[in-house]
Amino acid sequence: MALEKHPEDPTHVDASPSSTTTAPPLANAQSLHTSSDENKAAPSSSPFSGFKSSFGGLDSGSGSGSAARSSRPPHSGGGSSLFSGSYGGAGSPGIDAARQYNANRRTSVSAESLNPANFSGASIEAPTCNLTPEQLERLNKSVAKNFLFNNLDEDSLHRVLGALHEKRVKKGEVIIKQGDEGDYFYVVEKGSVQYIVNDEVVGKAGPGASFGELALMYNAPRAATVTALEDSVLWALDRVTFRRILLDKTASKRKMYGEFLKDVPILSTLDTYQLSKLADALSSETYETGQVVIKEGDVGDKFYIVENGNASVTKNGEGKVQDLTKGSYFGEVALLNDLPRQATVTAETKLRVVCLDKAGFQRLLGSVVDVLKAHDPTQH
Ligand SMILES: Nc1ncnc2c1ncn2[C@@H]1O[C@@H]2COP(=O)(O)O[C@H]2[C@H]1O
Repeated sequence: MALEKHPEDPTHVDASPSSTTTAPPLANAQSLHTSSDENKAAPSSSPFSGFKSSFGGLDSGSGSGSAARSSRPPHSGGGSSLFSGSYGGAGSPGIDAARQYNANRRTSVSAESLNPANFSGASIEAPTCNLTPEQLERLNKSVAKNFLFNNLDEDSLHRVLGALHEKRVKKGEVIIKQGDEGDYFYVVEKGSVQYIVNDEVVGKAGPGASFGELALMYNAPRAATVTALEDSVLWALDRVTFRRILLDKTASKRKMYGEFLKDVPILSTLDTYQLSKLADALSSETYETGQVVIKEGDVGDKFYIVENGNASVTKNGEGKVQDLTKGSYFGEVALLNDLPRQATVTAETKLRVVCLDKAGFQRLLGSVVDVLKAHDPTQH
């Protein structure tokens, strides 16, 4: 059964697309956009170059991350990443845009779940919410763990819960058709879907993944067709609620982290769409000079990339083993091997890092995890 389109026009909501969103990560974004402001938001390439991995890990060798990306053919190796034409740049339209997006797209779920302590049973059953207790329980166990719903204030969360509709789809059913107008944003509770752009399968996603945000964020036609790979349970959020509650946060995170992430060498196998999903799941932390970020022997639950500043890696009995600068990563060993932290990382200057929790690390980094494993210093 097709979902009805929401009667409200999204341009009437408080957040106007040109003021709150950046261009979508599409090579053919120009063809999709009417707002010149959105096109102006296309980032230029960053001069960041060189890469020092932590714990004696990977060294990118020649060139910057973006150079490596643009020389890599679509769908080569662990994933396609042609950044030269992305984010509304001058790339070729049509199938090239599709190829920019992903082989190996990974689903996206944060480890953090909705904290039930913040949402008493009574408040969850607010009058605006038409969900049954059974549906609420399922939501709390699954969909509410989606990073997009984390950190919502209580009121916003209730509005989202009140607006979510359960949608059951059969294997093979078309949930979204490329080129259509956007009506709903979806989160997968159970089952799996595949993404098809110009008749080419570009990715798959399972429980916890979300999709359908691009058309709602940018008032653009659907960028991909999404079909159910098996009988699946989805939750649909209408575009007005999406734009009112989730748009600002999603757009600002993608804008804030997009430029930085595309030049991080270790992420070079991720395509534009995967980087957007990664941005959704990141948070930033800052440390003063001398502060310890992770301590050898501690239990580790986060992966880090240096956004700004310098840090040192030290090991008991060995002293300093590594310097970390912008784009360096650390914290991967504990997540890869379920080991305690193998070294201490200390801020040498004021330090800003982006962090990804363990679930996000496993689900969103995909091909990157293989590279990290190959360079895991504890295995050499
Ligand atoms: N490679 C891709 N290109 C475009 N959209 C994709 C891709 N992979 C997944 N998608 C999702 O498919 C959705 C189709 O509808 P939207 O364009 O609204 O939002 C899109 C994304 O959420």
